[in-house]
Amino acid sequence: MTLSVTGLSVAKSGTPILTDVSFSAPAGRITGLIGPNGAGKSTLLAALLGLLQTEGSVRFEGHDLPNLRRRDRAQLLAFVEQSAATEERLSVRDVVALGRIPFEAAWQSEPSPNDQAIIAQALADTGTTGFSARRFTTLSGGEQQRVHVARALAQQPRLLLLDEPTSHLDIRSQLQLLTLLRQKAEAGMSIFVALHDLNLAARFCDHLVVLANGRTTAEGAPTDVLTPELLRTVYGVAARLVPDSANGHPLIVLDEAIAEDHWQLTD
Ligand SMILES: Nc1ncnc2c1ncn2[C@@H]1O[C@H](COP(=O)(O)OP(=O)(O)OP(=O)(O)O)[C@@H](O)[C@H]1O
Repeated sequence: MTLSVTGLSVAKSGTPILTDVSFSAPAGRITGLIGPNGAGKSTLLAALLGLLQTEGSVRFEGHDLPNLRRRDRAQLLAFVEQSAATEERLSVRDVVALGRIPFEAAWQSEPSPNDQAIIAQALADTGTTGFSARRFTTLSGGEQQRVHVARALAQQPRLLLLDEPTSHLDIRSQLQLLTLLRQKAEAGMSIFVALHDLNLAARFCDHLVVLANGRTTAEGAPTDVLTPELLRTVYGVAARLVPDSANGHPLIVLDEAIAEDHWQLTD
């Protein structure tokens, strides 16, 4: 197991957000983080990045992740945020080049030829080469999301964390992104991705971690984790799981929302 989280707890403004979260994400695989709105998925990703005060342990390939120096952590892992503000004047290529900063020498002002090749590959992988000279801020939401993935890939991370990377993508781009992530996993990258689309999670993830109310409630292969019982208790829906005749992956057919208080926020 490559990413190992044990007894992770986080509080914000005195309110517990994550409580005793424990799971393992296998090396060179895609692990999906699923759970309803407010379950704590983004908080968990921030905790893995060392951005929050935490209790518990987060280990990746023998490293104590939250306590690594920033530059060492950036050489090991990359993060694709749901949406990230970027400096107004930067071109798409400049944004992707940011992924090489953790590897640059202090005196380096331009990306090296090797860095240039890595940046070009990241642009090509994400289908963003065609607008690499454009200002980043002129791109559509889906285009910007692909560029953020390119920037993270340019970091050549051992561990790639993504928070809802398909939220702005059309269905073709969703398939292309998850296919790209599969290729990266097969090449040895460990991928931990928060997803809302459970059918995409069932099809592309090797392993799922389910968060509900800040706690891990299930973990395992998609076929074992995604059950009508889990969808009822965690998401408050009546649903059926139908095997996809093409590949056997479970497909979720939603019948109805059964938890009437689902939209009521609690204090
Ligand atoms: N400063 C804070 N004080 C109290 N509660 C907070 C604070 N910040 C976040 N929360 C709560 O923490 C919970 C977890 O938030 P988080 O953004 O991690 O959830 P999520 O699973 O990523 O949700 P979504 O699927 O909607 O993006 C939410 O209920 C949120 O309202």
